[in-house]
Amino acid sequence: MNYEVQPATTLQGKIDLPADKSISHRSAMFAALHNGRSAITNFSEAADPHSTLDCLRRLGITIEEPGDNTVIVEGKGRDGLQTPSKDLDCGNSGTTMRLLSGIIAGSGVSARLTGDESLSARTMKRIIDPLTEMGAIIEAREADYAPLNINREGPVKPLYFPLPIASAQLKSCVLLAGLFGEDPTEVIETLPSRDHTERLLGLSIEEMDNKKVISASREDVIPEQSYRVPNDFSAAAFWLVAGAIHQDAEITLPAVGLNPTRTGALEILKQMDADITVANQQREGAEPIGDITIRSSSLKPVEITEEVVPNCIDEIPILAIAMLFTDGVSRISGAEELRHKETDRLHALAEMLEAAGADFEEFNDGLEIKGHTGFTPKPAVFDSYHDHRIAMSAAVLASMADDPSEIRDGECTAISYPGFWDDLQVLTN
Ligand SMILES: O=C(O)C1=C[C@@H](OP(=O)(O)O)[C@@H](O)[C@H](O)C1
Ligand SMILES: C=C(OP(=O)(O)O)C(=O)O
Repeated sequence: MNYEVQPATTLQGKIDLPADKSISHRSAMFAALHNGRSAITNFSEAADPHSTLDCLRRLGITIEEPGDNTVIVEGKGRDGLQTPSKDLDCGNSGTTMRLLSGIIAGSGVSARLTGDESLSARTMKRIIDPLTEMGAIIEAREADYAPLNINREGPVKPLYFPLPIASAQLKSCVLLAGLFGEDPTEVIETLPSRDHTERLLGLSIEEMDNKKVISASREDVIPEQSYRVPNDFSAAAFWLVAGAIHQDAEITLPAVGLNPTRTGALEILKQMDADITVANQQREGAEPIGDITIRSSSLKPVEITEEVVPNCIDEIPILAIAMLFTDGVSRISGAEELRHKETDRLHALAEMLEAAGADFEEFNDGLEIKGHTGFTPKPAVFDSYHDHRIAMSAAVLASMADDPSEIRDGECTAISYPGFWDDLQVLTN
């Protein structure tokens, strides 16, 4: 369905963001592996974490949803998973497929993991290779894509694994399989990516020469996962940019996750001179949170380079929109990984910028964007490519036009942010 976006004159208000998607997935998976009950509050209502809940139920885990976004998981310990009688449908969620593959491979249950058209086109070789070294037997379409048939013979072999790409999904997948091995599996990280898995499981981390060695084995006790999930910084990013680029804006976002491995976009927006304040900083379980307020800003151009990309990987599309409204040239490089998300996000962005009449150049690993503070995007029918982050970035861009635009297949925002269109309405009224 197409969603209409009206030009916005003011953006004012307080938004209760959806719960963090990455932490919601992990809370449920780790609760299933814990021996006993966990009560997770503020669990995400979005589609992706619900794909994780459905898969865990098929693995024999009892999960109740008594309301008010509380999820009660009856964990059966790491040896309690049952071989599912049906496919594990991961829907649109790369995190579900990649993390669950680690758990399945480690636990030794046999399962077939499937996904929607977008997920079935995303590479799984990055997880198939290390899991195979650890003793899993994985059949995949063209040896790379879902459906994945996962089995294991013999014990889990420990792995010493320097990460070939800065991916939290790959890191987590290998560590989760490692949790089932007698001897420790070690993952070596040089460029930091989100560290929710390590935090929520309390894994041992050794820091040496700008590297982290994270280990996991059967010795690690899997803790209860009873906590409130922070609100999603990745959802906050859309309003941080919208607030910064609009002339009459003040938006407050309470209790947002502020894990430093996730908030690269906050630092980048500060470098761009965005008027951002963070208050009430505190901890929610293993994670830091705080209230963020953004006001209309005069933004400066910025460069995003490879080292910071993992800490703002999902926010790059919306940061590209911010770059349009600065006087000068901004550059995103080292972001080739965006071509392997729900869609090729660099290509989708290039199409969006073209439709809006922007001045830019596309590279294999990024974009160069020539902005100016008076930029007014052309109204257009923007294609979402069925990708939630592309749809929401296009909506923020379209809100700066002088006439209404449309976002094609805008319902895909429900993958991470089901209330997005309502919140846009609330802010502009
Ligand atoms: O671990 C996670 O929860 C995620 C890691 C990132 O993917 P990669 O690790 O593949 O970069 C990110 O893009 C995704 O939205 C969620
Ligand atoms: C890439 C994303 O998620 P996933 O990899 O879990 O599909 C995302 O949410 O932007």
